[in-house]
Amino acid sequence: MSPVVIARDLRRVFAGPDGAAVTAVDGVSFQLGAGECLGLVGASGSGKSTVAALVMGFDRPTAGSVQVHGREVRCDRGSAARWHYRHIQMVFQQPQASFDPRRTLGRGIAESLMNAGVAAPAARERAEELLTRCGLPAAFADRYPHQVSGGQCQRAAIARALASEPSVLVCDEATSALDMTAQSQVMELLADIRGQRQLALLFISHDMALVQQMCDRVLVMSDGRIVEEGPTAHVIGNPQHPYTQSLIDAVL
Ligand SMILES: Nc1ncnc2c1ncn2[C@@H]1O[C@H](COP(=O)(O)OP(=O)(O)OP(=O)(O)O)[C@@H](O)[C@H]1O
Repeated sequence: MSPVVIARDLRRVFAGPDGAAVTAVDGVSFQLGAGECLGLVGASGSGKSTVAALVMGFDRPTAGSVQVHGREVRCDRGSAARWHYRHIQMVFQQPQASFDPRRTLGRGIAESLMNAGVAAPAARERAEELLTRCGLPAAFADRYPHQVSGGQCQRAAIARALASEPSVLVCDEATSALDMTAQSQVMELLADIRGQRQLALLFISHDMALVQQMCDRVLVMSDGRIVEEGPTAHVIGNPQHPYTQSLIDAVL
């Protein structure tokens, strides 16, 4: 299985509020294969979202590189960015905040298709299909983000992320703002999509129980570094690092 994402020796240093350097990510390397679900776990501030931003090309690494389908991710605009976002999409923690409150969900989804050159009527039709595929009635295309529940809005966000038929989906705490029922429905949806489309998932979470349910392999981050990695069952069954043990104790 050839990797769709290769991260090599990523490092990201920020200037902190007092001017001191903050090393958010330090020497992080991993590969993600087609159809694989890779968990990225760690406590708040361990560097997970920074890794996501580097993989998505929202931010530039201080050192190291990310490749998606063999092309180096550069934090830029234009045709390289269009190519990149056809292949990789992201689902965020707060679904309502990820949609423009003045636009309907259907318009939000259709817009990402229109940006890729699809004509408006076809984009609208496709938006309805995508909503249906994500378990929502097509009529939800006419609703605004505040007119749906958090779980429904997250399904719409997943529908939008799937519009370009990406091969990689980065989910950053995609279920942690949802209640238990909505959380399990969204997890089920992600698992279904992954099975249907050989979608690779980078599944970021602080919740080891969700990672156990969802991921083939897991990377454990602490203070910007990967402190443990391996097949999920193996890491959970035989944690080598005290930090991993504490994550497991907290939730399992
Ligand atoms: N733009 C920034 N400027 C300065 N420091 C930053 C910036 N972004 C992140 N950091 C710092 O980098 C470290 C890693 O942050 P990051 O958001 O990646 O962690 P995280 O594991 O995703 O946390 P959480 O689970 O709370 O989202 C933290 O110490 C954070 O304060």
